[in-house]
Amino acid sequence: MTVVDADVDFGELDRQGGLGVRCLGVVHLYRTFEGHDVVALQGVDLSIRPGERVAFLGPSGSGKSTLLTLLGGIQRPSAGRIFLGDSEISRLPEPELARLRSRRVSTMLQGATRNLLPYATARQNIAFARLALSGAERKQAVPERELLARVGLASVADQVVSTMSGGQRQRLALACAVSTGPQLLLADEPTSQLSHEDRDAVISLIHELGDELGTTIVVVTHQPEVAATFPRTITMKGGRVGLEGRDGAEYVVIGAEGVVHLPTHLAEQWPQGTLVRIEPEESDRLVVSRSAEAVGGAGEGEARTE
Ligand SMILES: Nc1ncnc2c1ncn2[C@@H]1O[C@H](COP(=O)(O)OP(=O)(O)OP(=O)(O)O)[C@@H](O)[C@H]1O
Repeated sequence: MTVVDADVDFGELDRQGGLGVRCLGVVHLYRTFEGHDVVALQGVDLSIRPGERVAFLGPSGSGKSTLLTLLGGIQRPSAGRIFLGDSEISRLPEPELARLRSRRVSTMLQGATRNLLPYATARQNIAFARLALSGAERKQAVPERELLARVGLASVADQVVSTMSGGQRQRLALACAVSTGPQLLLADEPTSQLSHEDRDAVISLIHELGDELGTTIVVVTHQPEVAATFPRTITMKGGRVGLEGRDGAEYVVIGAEGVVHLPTHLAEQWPQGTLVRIEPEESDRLVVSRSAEAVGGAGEGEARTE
């Protein structure tokens, strides 16, 4: 099934463009039923500019979904600070946080049904997503049927969610998330259950939201084809920002207090505890040398950074 039925703009909602995001030393722990603590994030420092589009990548368990829910104000971090624009959401009182969540930030959780009312129709779900908008804002917003047509759901507008296919639910969840014209869209694997054709159309819709409203967009994905449409990628590794990609080139990020993750292939050769010396060579290069002891007295190994 093809998704694109018609070009649609996102209405006349009076928004101020995208929200910037800043994380300072964000740590998040989960307490399991057995009483153990699981460290999901261990010191995330990150800035995303207003209107920027970013894909979060990384292996399963690296903390992508946790970070997304913290940015969306769904969970509060165990430690550290998170700013959306000028608001420090990690300290915002609950009523203000709820207002921010319902009007300025849309979070699409992993698994479409977690974002939808299963016994309501597609149109009712969109109306529900817009409940926090003012009457005037609702009038200005793109009509429900038009938005549903945009994600290929015009024919099931009055169908109950529980009778829809996985792909239809996924597209409806996206329609609900964009229906309020958010300043920040956070989407956890929005294309995971879609055909290639539908995946491409859904990603186009997400980028159109950015083009038309200047929305800041953060998408978690395991799909390289989806990541390739984003000018910036952030690869999470062990609860921290590991690598950053800009326009296809990958960079290791220097974290707080000068901490640097080695690229995976080097980390295997240079294991934890290896003694190294780091020295500047010219203004934009560092030379990392293994100690003679670390290479068994066979001379010094070397890695260069530029
Ligand atoms: N509710 C929870 N209770 C306990 N531990 C949790 C909970 N949610 C996540 N975790 C743990 O936190 C860590 C980070 O999980 P998270 O889901 O954020 O990673 P992820 O990179 O999004 O993984 P995936 O790609 O599989 O979704 C993992 O070790 C995970 O097992």
